[in-house]
Amino acid sequence: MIGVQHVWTGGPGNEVAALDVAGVSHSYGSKRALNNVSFSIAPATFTVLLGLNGAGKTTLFSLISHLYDTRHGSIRIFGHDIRRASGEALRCVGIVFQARTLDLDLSVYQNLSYHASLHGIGGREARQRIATLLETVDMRGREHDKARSLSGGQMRRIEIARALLHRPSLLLLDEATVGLDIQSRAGILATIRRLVDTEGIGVLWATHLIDEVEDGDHAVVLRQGNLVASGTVSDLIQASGTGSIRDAFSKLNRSGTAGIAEISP
Ligand SMILES: Nc1ncnc2c1ncn2[C@@H]1O[C@H](COP(=O)(O)OP(=O)(O)OP(=O)(O)O)[C@@H](O)[C@H]1O
Repeated sequence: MIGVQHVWTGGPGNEVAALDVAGVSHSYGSKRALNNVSFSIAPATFTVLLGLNGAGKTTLFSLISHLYDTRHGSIRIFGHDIRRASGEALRCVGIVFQARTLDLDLSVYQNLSYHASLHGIGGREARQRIATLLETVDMRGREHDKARSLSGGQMRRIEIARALLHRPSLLLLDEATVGLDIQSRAGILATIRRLVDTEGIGVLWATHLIDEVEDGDHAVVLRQGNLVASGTVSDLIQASGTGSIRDAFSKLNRSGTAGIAEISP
């Protein structure tokens, strides 16, 4: 573990953490995917969850989103325990999964309004939210397009709009830019960073792409299921004795630069 352990203990008003992961472990049979992982993230911050393939990022997302039961350790979202108060916890969070999940035979609007109704949002309220969110993700005017006709980047944008429909305070994105071209990646990342600044939404952005990290970000670094660093990016760089987050990440993974991707395939 690098010498920066960022444990967020509350802001000026002593607000509760957006996400608090405490002593979480998870195994698939005899395969340990997460090993006693603990970190917290503050509201309205952009936190990068960095890890190479197999580090445990998707497993952690599956636990936070309650797809898997948290048997070892605890996860709290704005103070709500994901096991004991899953409804309250999940109401605070929006999730964009790595795998594409739009219904390709439905229009953009139908995909969004169906999801709105699952959250009990209907009628004019749903129409207004959908219109606003399509603006937010730069997809205004595309409501009647079939999901099937959209590019990969455009589908991602609709998934982001969908994840925001119920106005969550925390947004989780699992490798949201995988497979997209450089321009689409940059655009989506800029949209998400804007949400932090303008809407005060906390973001946990899982990636293995080191060029998506900025100096002002917070970072949580996983390696083979273990938390190896957590803190601000500048603190991690300093504590690693290197000059960049790329070198710090390489050092944390003890594998040179091999495996650290800069550009999507
Ligand atoms: N359903 C499963 N059954 C068995 N092992 C699994 C399963 N899902 C994940 N694993 C293993 O758990 C470990 C963590 O996998 P996980 O998918 O969480 O990592 P990741 O950081 O999201 O990787 P990637 O970037 O490749 O998606 C890996 O060793 C993986 O092989």
